[in-house]
Amino acid sequence: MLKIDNLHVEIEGGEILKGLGLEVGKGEIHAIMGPNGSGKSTLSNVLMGHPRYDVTDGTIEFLGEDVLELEPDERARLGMFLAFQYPSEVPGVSVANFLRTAVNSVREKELPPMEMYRLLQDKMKIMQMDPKFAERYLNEGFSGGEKKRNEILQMLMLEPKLAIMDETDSGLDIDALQVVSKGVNELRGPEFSAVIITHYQRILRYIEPDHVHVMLDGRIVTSGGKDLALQLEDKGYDWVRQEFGSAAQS
Ligand SMILES: Nc1ncnc2c1ncn2[C@@H]1O[C@H](COP(=O)(O)OP(=O)(O)OP(=O)(O)O)[C@@H](O)[C@H]1O
Repeated sequence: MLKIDNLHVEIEGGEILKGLGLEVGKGEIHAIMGPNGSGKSTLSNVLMGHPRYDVTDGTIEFLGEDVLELEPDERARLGMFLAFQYPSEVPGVSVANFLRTAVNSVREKELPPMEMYRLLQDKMKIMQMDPKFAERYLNEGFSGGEKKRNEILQMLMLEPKLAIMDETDSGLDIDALQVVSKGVNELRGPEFSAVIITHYQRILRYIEPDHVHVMLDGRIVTSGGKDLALQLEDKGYDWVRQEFGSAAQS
């Protein structure tokens, strides 16, 4: 489904990703962990086509298409979705209006208003959100947890084939973490893959990953199963640096 090979990315002349490789199969959930500054957010931003980054080498394929040749909206129409680490506020645009536009922009034919309404009610129920929430302006005055819930609501509405979740779990209380995880698990199935970027093992207790990768200095240096996340939580990153630090720099 997603194939990244030898990805090199620069920002303002400094190289951040230094030959990153990653393959995500259909229906798989991958977690990426790694110390601050290792390049995790850079990876998610590049996947969605953020214009600030220069891809200097390597390839990204999604469903056989060359992602680097596609504009962000074309990537979204192909089924890629990014949950942002810091969602922005959009005063004057209600959640319902935003979602209607987002859903229609990835569909060939507009969804009739009644169906859109039902879909929204349905998904808000899954996310345990008050229906009144849909009338509020996007992210304006939302608490951290509400923003994250809203992102997952958006994901449920769009039904992407691949979700990239950048620290969706940060700042969530236990209840919100469970609701957000429930939303992701709702989509889980043979047609849905996800890349979950996280600092903590706790979200992976609710969304069980098939693969866990460790990123260090712009590369994935080691991969394993869910036990790897437990090991990282237990031992930190020093052992990764000792074992793989030189590989990351070579
Ligand atoms: N606009 C920028 N200008 C210069 N350096 C940048 C810019 N954006 C990111 N970087 C640098 O790129 C490196 C990787 O940043 P990135 O946010 O991808 O890491 P991360 O692994 O997501 O970190 P964290 O876990 O702290 O969120 C950092 O050293 C950061 O300072």
